Amino acid sequence: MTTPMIEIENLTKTYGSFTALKSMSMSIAKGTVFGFVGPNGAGKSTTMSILATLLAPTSGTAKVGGYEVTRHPQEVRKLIGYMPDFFGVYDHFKTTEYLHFYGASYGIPRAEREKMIPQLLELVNLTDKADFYVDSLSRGMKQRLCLARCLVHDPELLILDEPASGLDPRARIEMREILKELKSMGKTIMISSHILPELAEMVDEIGVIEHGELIAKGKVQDIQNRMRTNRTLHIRLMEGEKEAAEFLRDQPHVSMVLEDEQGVHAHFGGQDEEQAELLGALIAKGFRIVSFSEAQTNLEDVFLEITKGGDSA
Ligand SMILES: Nc1ncnc2c1ncn2[C@@H]1O[C@H](COP(=O)(O)OP(=O)(O)OP(=O)(O)O)[C@@H](O)[C@H]1O
Repeated sequence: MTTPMIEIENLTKTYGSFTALKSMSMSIAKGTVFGFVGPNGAGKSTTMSILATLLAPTSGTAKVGGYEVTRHPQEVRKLIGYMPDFFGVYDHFKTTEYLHFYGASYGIPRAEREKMIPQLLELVNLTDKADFYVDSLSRGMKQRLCLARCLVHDPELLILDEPASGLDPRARIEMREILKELKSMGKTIMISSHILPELAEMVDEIGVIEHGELIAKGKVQDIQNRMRTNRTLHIRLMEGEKEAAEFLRDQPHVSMVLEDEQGVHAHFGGQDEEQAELLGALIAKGFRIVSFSEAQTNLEDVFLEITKGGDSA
């Protein structure tokens, strides 16, 4: 079995009497793009700072590439590129100088940096800003520069704490495109956000954290399926809508049945398996079904439902 990129076991972090992480365990396989989602104060930054070797856990273990973060911080730092949620850039540098500075601090020889920095700038769409002072860049450009900075030592794992926060929709899309490219380069990416839909289309897996506990983890679709306790079903029939509505009212997990010119609409609290059974029951009863569909659940709704809304702080 290959070593997971990230392995966290019973990780706990307390700040004074406040417990920010409560015995959290999870692992993330190499090559995965993992979305870490949770409301403000849930413990995302705390977890990421521990993984980035910047914060000591109170108890439990966190490993990156098989190295325990507290025992082998130097090895871990070689493997990761970390983008914190708040960062400063040295304004008196020009963009290229800034990346040289970071490259040099990782011991990368100048000749190598000369070759790599233009490639990095191209990746983050800052080629035309190579000779601009950092303080003249927009917020979105600074975020992208910070991402380039995380990449100077070609890390295997990127830990990105809300990289799209404060960006306008266009800048968010640009950031998403860059992350897709990094994914295609085979990087493992852990990216946090309190906005699930923003991550959903680019991540392989999500973990939902609330009050320092991981309350769900898996493929976006699976989490959606598991968490949807109230789907709305739309059923179109050749005829017999009224009878179908009556039949549905007596079925398990069905609440609130309405009929209109588009067909029958029913609230359904079961899972996929029970939904399949419901369709089977309708057909077995002789109803001629034209279509049986499920209203798209908004990811935002799913997130609010599983985290019950509100800050964890
Ligand atoms: N240095 C600290 N001292 C005391 N409490 C802290 C400290 N850092 C974080 N906390 C608390 O720990 C909890 C988790 O914070 P954390 O920053 O990890 O949350 P988060 O999920 O990253 O939130 P956000 O989405 O707002 O960035 C919060 O209640 C926060 O107030």
